[in-house]
Amino acid sequence: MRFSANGREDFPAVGDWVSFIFCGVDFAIINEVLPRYSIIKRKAVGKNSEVQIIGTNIDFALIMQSANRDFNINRLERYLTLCNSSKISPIILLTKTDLISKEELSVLSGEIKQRIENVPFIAISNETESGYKELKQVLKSGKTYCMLGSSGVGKSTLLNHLSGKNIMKTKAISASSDRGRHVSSHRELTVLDNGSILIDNPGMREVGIADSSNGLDTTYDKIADFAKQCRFKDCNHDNDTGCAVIEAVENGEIEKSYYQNYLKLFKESAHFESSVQEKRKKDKDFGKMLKNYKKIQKRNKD
Ligand SMILES: Nc1nc2c(ncn2[C@@H]2O[C@H](COP(=O)(O)OP(=O)(O)OP(=O)(O)O)[C@@H](O)[C@H]2O)c(=O)[nH]1
Ligand SMILES: [Zn+2]
Repeated sequence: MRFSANGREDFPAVGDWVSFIFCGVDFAIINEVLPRYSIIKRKAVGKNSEVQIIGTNIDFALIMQSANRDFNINRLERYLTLCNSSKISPIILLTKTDLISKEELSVLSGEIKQRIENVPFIAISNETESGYKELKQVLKSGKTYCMLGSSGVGKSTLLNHLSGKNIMKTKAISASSDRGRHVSSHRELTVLDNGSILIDNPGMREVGIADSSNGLDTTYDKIADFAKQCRFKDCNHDNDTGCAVIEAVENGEIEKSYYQNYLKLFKESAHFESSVQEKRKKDKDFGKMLKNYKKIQKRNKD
């Protein structure tokens, strides 16, 4: 497998089913990764044309943001786009609701529901376990759920509570920064008593969009709808004439910040795709150069 792999994506990732041979008590060799029905990935941090697999064979993503300080609707749309590009159903979890007032909670919930329609949304607290009943009804036997979110939003605590075990160590958050120390640096897959499978992920600082044009159309379905009426088929909706999207923003049918976040993610996705193409071309050129070099070498020998 090592010799035939074309890149990181060909190696096993969390969520994979594999076949392997036992070679001893604590040694086995994986010789095949079975076909994946879904892959959730992001742009690899610091690398322009590479992706990092977050998990495979996932049915649902629990996108978690804490209600006190982490909450950010633009980032929520980033996560949604990652899910929508890989046909993973998103569920939004607003966590730590014990730290805000009822009024604040209803403002946040309203904001989310108004901007993101058609995505289930549950508000929970690991402290009081409010919202747990609703969440447990969502977790179905045989389905795989992957928790996504920044460090310190309560992923490991939730996993510990739902499994009734202390699987993931959590560490007290420093009061001054309100950030969870980076505790879960590895991924963990747990089968809950009801038969659902939960994957904990290390907190993410960057949620870079890779090749996600399909995902963007689902996340921003309102924009995709208006785009059908743009004068030009390849309209980029940034300053083109006859753009129905810009018109909708101007007359208030599309929220401005929604549109701006769309443009930002769209450009990111386009940039990723052009980096990939550039890299491919470079690799090809390099291949050609090698071939030439070998030819010359051979000629010199003859
Ligand atoms: N007040 C309050 N604190 C919580 C809640 N959930 C988790 N915490 C605390 O927040 C801190 C971070 O929680 P973790 O569960 O470790 O967060 P995480 O998302 O797993 O963080 P990483 O492992 O860094 O990705 C811990 O001190 C928890 O006790 C909650 O619902 N309310
Ligand atoms: Zn347009």
